[in-house]
Amino acid sequence: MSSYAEQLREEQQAVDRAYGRLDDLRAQMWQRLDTVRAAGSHGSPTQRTERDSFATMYENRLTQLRAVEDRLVFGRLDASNGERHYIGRIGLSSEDHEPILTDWRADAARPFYEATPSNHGDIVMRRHITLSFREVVGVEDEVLDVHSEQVGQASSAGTLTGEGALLASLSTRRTGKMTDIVATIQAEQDRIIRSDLNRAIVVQGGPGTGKTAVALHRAAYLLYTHRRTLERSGVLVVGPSSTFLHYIDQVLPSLGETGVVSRTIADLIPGVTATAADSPHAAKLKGDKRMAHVVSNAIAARIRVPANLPTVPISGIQVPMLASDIEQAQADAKRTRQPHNKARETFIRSMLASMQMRYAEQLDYTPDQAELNRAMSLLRMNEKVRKTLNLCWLPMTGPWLIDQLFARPERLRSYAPWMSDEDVKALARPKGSPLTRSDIPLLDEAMDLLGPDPKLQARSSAAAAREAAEEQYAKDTLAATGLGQGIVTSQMLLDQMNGDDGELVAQRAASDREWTYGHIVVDEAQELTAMDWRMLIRRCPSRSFTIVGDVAQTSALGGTRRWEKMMNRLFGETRWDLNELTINYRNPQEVSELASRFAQNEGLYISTVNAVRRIPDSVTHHVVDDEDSLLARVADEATALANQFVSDDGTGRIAIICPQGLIAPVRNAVRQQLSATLDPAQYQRLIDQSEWDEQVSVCGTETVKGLEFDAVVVVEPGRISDDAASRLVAASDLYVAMTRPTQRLVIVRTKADEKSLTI
Ligand SMILES: Nc1ncnc2c1ncn2[C@@H]1O[C@H](COP(=O)(O)OP(=O)(O)OP(=O)(O)O)[C@@H](O)[C@H]1O
Repeated sequence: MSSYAEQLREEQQAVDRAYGRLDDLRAQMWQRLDTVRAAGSHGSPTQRTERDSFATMYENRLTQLRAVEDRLVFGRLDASNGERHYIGRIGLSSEDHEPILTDWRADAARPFYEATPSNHGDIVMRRHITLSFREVVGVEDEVLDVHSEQVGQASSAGTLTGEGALLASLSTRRTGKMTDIVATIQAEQDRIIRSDLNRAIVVQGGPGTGKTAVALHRAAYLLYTHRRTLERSGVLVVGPSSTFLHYIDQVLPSLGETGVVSRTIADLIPGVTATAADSPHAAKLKGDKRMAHVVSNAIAARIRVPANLPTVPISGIQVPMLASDIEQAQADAKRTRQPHNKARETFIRSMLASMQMRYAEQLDYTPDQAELNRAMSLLRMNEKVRKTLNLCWLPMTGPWLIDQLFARPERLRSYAPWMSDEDVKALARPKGSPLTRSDIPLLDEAMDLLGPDPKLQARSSAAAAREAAEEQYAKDTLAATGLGQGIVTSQMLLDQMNGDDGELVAQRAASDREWTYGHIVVDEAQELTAMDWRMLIRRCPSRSFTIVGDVAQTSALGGTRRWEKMMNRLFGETRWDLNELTINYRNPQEVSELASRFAQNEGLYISTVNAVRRIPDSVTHHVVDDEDSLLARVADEATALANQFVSDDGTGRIAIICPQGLIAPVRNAVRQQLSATLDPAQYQRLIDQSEWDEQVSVCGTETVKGLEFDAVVVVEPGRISDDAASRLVAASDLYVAMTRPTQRLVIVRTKADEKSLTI
């Protein structure tokens, strides 16, 4: 019987083989890259283009090979016939095509995540391998076939256990960056990750059930399985805040996927930034689906027949602008069903033709074409005609329209008859005000209905002409090199010339408002309003979505509290699936139970969750007399937690979550206490950390959504609740705050606060 040490040695050989192959592939790529680079700028343009395209390809492959270094191998599957498959981040095979490592996303790797003792096919044992750098430091076996001889072997080698790898990964210190869970994906998560590309998948789950993790692994899985489709169209990940996007930005690269665009709703339109915030009531109104009509009404109002129509002299003839001609030209333009600015071209053409006719019919002879053309250009250049045509059909840009919409309350009222006086008042603002997050979907709607800004359009036609010339050049290149025989298409070569691999597709997608993605992942999806959804559907007409969220954590008044209603409307009753995650991997059971009880008492619909770990004494309550003692107590607790969890190596995170009005005084008190107890260099290091990377963070509830910390202090929960827009939102906010810690939850409040809210 082999001992545990022998098992480690045996696995070390397999792991060395995989890393050895990885090193070889990297060296090979370097060599190829050096060879193409060494040729420099010599040779014909064709040769240079070809070299550039290969260099880009090698560089990207190298980036991918570098990204998978950490925990390259993490599992082994043993089949009943004695065959073994190692599971890892990417697939590797030897030079003579012998498999070394199976990609975790391949079908052959499925049993690693899904096999159970009652349903294991021909797999008898699953082994988890733990690495520290390239060294094997642990193995752990799960026997799936209890009758197989591996049971005896595993138990005598001391490798037989159940969930050690999972529990070990859950107890590690937080680093401020989410890590992948590829080694420990659980069966209920795996089923979601591998589900069909062509349907919308909604994943509902309580806090810490791995919704974000599942959504990101699904993106990686889809990119692997449908690489050809998705590499061209790209994948978009939408998250609630830039802090959150920062938190998750390492996950996909560590899975070997770098070409994914991640954005918040606020920065989804290239070149537009929303810097202001709306009141919760205003945000709810702006998210209402009826706002789509408000925007289209605002545009339609700029198509009209002015009361005073001029008559203009053209070569001595008085040419009238007739209401009936205007109506006819407007009808012609509307029939084209083109966006407003584009249809305007038809309107102008049709109107000028009518006026030309009004000119001709007053002559007592038949004018020749030259005269008609001259009359037409005089009409076109006439200032009065130009002004009146603009009044009849105004060219507009999206930002201008949105600015006008809220700067003219009386007009807004007429476009939105469903709004009350208070509603209109809540939305009114001075002309030139900065855009808010909730303006963005309205702006997108407007830009879509208006079509391109005529001035910008002229610039982009020049770019299109350039692109066409490049494509021709790529075709010529292929013809010249004879490369086209089924190996490289002209589009592929063009893509290489333009750098159209995943990463560069992502850059292009991110800078193009009209880009349509092959798949969209939406996290914290419960916060999205009907108008937000319209904006996303526009970007993915195939409606291939992964939507994850928790309807008990909804803060936005216009967000979702029931998936059915919103999803049926978006996808149709039969085109989306609801999946539920039920195991809480983040919180200790004591924290999870306290938060769930509170949420239930407050009337939130919460998913049933079971926490995987118990940590006795993970929850503590402290009640103090007044605000002075509150600050002192919070500072003491925060300092004690910082000493326990925060390390100089950058690991360990704690959050002190406060009502808005207490953020500044609490931050001061905590900093004073930290500076008094830590050594100066240590203190300075913490103070210098950027906002999204702070190891000790003092903040409100809105910034912690989706994040996690080793320990959390919740300060004056009753007052946090008072800050919220409604009782239900207050409960959701506190539920979010209480469910952020992986190890400890401390609640500090005054006696008065305790009376106002029961936890
Ligand atoms: N199978 C797993 N193996 C290891 N860790 C896991 C697994 N599933 C989830 N986790 C960990 O649990 C924590 C919570 O996961 P995640 O943030 O995805 O949850 P969530 O459902 O999105 O939570 P919330 O709704 O609170 O934002 C993360 O640290 C994640 O890495």
